[in-house]
Amino acid sequence: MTIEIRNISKSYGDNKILQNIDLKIESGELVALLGPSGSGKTTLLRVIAGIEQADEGSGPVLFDDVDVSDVDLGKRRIGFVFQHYALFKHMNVFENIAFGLRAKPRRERPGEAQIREKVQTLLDLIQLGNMAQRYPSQLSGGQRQRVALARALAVEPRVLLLDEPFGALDATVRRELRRWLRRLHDTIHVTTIFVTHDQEEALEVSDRVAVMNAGRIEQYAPPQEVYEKPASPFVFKFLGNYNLFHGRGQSGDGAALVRPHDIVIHRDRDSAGPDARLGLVSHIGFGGPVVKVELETEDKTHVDVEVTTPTFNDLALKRGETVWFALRTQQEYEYDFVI
Ligand SMILES: Nc1ncnc2c1ncn2[C@@H]1O[C@H](COP(=O)(O)OP(=O)(O)OP(=O)(O)O)[C@@H](O)[C@H]1O
Repeated sequence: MTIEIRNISKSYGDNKILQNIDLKIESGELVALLGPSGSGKTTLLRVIAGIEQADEGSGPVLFDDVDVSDVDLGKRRIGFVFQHYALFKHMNVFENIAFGLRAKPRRERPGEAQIREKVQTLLDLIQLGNMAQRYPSQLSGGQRQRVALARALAVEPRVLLLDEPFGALDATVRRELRRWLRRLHDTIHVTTIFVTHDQEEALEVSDRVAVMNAGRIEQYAPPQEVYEKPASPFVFKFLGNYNLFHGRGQSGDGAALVRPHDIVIHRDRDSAGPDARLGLVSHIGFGGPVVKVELETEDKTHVDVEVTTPTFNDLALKRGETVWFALRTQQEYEYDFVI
């Protein structure tokens, strides 16, 4: 199902939380709403769900081109998963997943055999086939979130809304679950909106990312485009570490933002190119496939550089040495815009 919202604004008192938001999500897409805390992600999700009413004068929320503004929440067929597990503690996994099916009006309620079959299929889908009889307290956080997802899917929602579903889990489990979610989505193709403040999570999981800042969408594009062609300094800065260089714009008074891995270190001036600058190696941080090298320029600016471990070994850098560095790519912006 497609979701389209047009010109949505939302205020609480004098606080404008969402400002004239337009967004179109294609059928079967997984879209991430990415932004810092307070940028309005959850509010936007709640407006789409119909839990929250947009301000007067806002445009419609359309599901498959039909205005759902006046459709009851219960009839919109939305599956929800929130950050904090909302499983029923006194029900086992099986009963939790079956809950929505059993709660249907008698006319629509499937028979007991059908419920069993459906729950089993969902248990297999979330790879917890052998845990049907366990209670939520006997599951890990990641397993509980998978059950919450299966419970949301049981009633065959037309849309899945996930609000920081992995937010309360540790980094390793989060990484595992986001890969799992991507595979699950590739299997079931239900139109999904995923709220997160984690850049890596948004880029890895989604088909398209809507980057939010102070109640507006700054960019809406596939992950690669958002990363490689950030529409604004905000997007560039939010998506990863960066260095800020002053006065390097073509007009002379610009600023350039450069990722640490887009800086190349050279031992000799000739190979470094005409724009290379000198830097003193002030710190070396090891760990994993990338080495973090901190340089200090003649004007005492710190420059963060990331090189792969093999490159680092080839360069054989030592703290206290002076090297040349050059920018591989840079994003130039008007100065006032960046600061
Ligand atoms: N019911 C409410 N009444 C007043 N202000 C609210 C209400 N709900 C949210 N806000 C405010 O709206 C702003 C956006 O909140 P929202 O939860 O949408 O942000 P978010 O991007 O999801 O942030 P987070 O990642 O921290 O959850 C915040 O400043 C918040 O304090």
